[in-house]
Amino acid sequence: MNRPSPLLAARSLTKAYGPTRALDGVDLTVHAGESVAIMGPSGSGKTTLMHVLSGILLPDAGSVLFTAPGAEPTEITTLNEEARARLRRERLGFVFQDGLLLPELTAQENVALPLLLSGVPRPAAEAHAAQWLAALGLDGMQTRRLGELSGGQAQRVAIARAQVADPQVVFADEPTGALDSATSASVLGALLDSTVGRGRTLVMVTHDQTTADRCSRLVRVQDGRIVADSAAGVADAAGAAGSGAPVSPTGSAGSVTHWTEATR
Ligand SMILES: Nc1ncnc2c1ncn2[C@@H]1O[C@H](COP(=O)(O)OP(=O)(O)OP(=O)(O)O)[C@@H](O)[C@H]1O
Repeated sequence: MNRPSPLLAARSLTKAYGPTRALDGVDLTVHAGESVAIMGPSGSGKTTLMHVLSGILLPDAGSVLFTAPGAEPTEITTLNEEARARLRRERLGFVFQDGLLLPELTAQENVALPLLLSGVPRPAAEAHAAQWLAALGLDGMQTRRLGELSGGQAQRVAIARAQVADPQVVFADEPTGALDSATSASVLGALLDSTVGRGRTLVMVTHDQTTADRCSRLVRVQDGRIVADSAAGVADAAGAAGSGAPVSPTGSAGSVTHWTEATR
């Protein structure tokens, strides 16, 4: 049986900042439904890798093929800045450590923003944003601004914003790094449920082993290279051969209907 093409296939990525080789020959294949934790020492190249995978940064050399289910493959590294920005807005989601919510906008306006930027009429965008806020446990908080939300609530708003355009993959950089451990665990649960829990994909940089342990796959980066991959011989071999063992999504199956309804 043929396995679907990998969602992301990065090959021979290199990226240098002056004398610093931030990426030094990285190959990484990510399949739909995976939750991939990227770990490694400070300065090892984790964020650079995530930025190159998502088209925020162009590598010096190498390729990143993005193949959404049912769509033609897109070689991200050949797209111009405008096309990469559109790809990020319409097909990818992002959650950063400090949320990066716009403080002058309400929670609902923050979540609706990606849809408004893509031309969705305001009433539809705001209704959809409200559904996502409710699904993330923030019902009743639509009109709150950043200063009126706890750190965990703000990250849930950021997760809702990342999901609102229904991206195939969400990239998260230390999404719970600024939260205490109990809040971190529940926000991470929401992130996993809303991505892999409904068949989407999560690629997450983290320094926290407990966080990484909840992902289906762990990739370790050191000195700009992948030095360990818990899916080695599975995902990458499958990527090369076009078939292989499926990678089980994490996320609770019981929440799939919940999320599906939230995004309808
Ligand atoms: N814009 C830049 N200009 C110069 N050097 C950079 C730049 N961005 C990253 N670097 C360097 O590239 C290397 C990899 O950086 P990167 O941010 O990818 O590492 P990281 O593993 O995410 O680190 P951390 O865990 O501390 O966030 C580091 O040595 C860093 O100093």
